[in-house]
Amino acid sequence: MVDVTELNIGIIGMGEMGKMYARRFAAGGMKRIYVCDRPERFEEVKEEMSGEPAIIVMKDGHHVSRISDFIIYSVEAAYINDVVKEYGPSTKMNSIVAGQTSVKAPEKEAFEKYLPADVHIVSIHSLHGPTVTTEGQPLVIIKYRATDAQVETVVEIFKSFKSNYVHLSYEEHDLVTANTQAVTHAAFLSMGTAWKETSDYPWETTRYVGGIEIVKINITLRIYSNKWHVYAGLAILNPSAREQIGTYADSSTQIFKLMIEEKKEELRERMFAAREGVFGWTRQEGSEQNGIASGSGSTPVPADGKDHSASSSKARTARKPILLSDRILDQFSLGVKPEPGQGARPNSHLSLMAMVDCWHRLGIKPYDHLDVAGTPVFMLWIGVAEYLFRSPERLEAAIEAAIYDKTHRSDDTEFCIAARGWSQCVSFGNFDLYRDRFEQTASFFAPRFEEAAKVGGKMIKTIQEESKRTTT
Ligand SMILES: NC(=O)C1=CN([C@@H]2O[C@H](COP(=O)(O)OP(=O)(O)OC[C@H]3O[C@@H](n4cnc5c(N)ncnc54)[C@H](OP(=O)(O)O)[C@@H]3O)[C@@H](O)[C@H]2O)C=CC1
Ligand SMILES: O=C(O)C(=O)Cc1ccc(O)cc1
Repeated sequence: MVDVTELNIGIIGMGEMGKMYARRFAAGGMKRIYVCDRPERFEEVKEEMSGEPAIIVMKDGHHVSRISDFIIYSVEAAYINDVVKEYGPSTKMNSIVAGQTSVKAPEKEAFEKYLPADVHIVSIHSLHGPTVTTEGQPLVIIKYRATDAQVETVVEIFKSFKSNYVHLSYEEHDLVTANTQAVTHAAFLSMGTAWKETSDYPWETTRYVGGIEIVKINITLRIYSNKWHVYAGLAILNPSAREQIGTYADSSTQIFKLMIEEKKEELRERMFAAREGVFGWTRQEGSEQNGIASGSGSTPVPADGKDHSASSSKARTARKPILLSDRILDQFSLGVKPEPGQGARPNSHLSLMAMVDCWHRLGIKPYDHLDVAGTPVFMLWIGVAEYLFRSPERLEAAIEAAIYDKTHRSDDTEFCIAARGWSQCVSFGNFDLYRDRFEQTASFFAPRFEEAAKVGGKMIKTIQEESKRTTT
């Protein structure tokens, strides 16, 4: 095995992920990490990295490409074609090239088109944001134009990250991440837009905000505090994602119509069918008394007849439920929790009902993806969906609230409009429109980002630890 610390590592794109990677490689003992951003940012990046002797800032991607044995493109997905076109021909002979892009179809095409035939391709994708520790998080490794030994070299280069390596093909990657990320982000983006349109910070206008709400709010803020292009890229450029975001908007509006038409039995039927299809729990299973034993269940037939699961056997792990407890969720609630029967109003939870309904219609088995491509956001989202659906009593209370309690109707109306709006924006494929929608909402929440990041970090840690405890 080669001594990877002697290899020259290259990073093109010193944004949030590029910087995090460079520092992580340096901390892991890599001796030389050659990096660059756009040429006009040369001095700025040099200044920023001045205290890091192993990180050598270059003028541009030609300089990085010529000297590096392993090169990572860490730029916006929408620019990958242009950036590889420009620097790809300068790639050092026999080196290995990777991309960090969240959607792989455009990256694969650019590598095929512009990389010389004498370089190898082993791509990567860390399934977490730049502020989350790499330890224990999934790191996708894609063997494309490479030998097994070259894949092993890449794994060795990343050893110090202590991530969980997940080997997928380019195509499996895009299918899995559409299932896990794109539709999940659509839900949170829609919640954010709805709250912005009602001009409310929801956690400041109600006397008591429960654990599920806090998870929703916090993840929404986490997403809006990130770069808009990360979400635009993986939604707009991944064809499976577009379709799924459309299904989510359909589920939201169809459920909302059942609510306002007061079709309670139809809504119940639909929700319990989705519960059984997604979680595998029959109607008898899952009351707090009966308990829940396992997340595996019958495979539902997808609404569109397509198989949305990745074909890799690794994507089919049987997984137990996350089992968030009241004790865990209550740690994150705000205000004083009313005693039972003392004014705690159940929420209609339209966003969660629509999510489980959408997974059911698409035949997505979220647990199957959790170990493979479970980002922290996805894990929390399944966790709260499971919490609501696991107990028939809680689900019944949400259905009752959805049909008869008008308190949440105005929020739910805004939510439906937002979900449809995001879906249309993605289907138009318009990056400028996406940016506009994203940044308008982001600026509404910006004053609360710092505080949310603190609570969010703690929340992710606690819930991941709890999940590990209950599933091992
Ligand atoms: N943020 C996240 O949570 C995650 C992001 N990713 C993916 O990683 C990639 C990078 O994301 P992230 O770091 O967050 O985004 P950033 O916008 O922070 O970083 C991208 C950087 O690349 C620079 N860049 C653009 N063109 C060039 C060029 N020709 N030469 C050199 N540098 C260039 C950008 O400059 P400029 O701003 O001027 O365009 C920017 O500084 C994306 O593909 C994203 O999808 C993957 C996992 C998680
Ligand atoms: O966990 C999430 O879904 C995030 O929002 C962070 C994120 C964004 C983009 C990626 O490619 C991977 C992770």
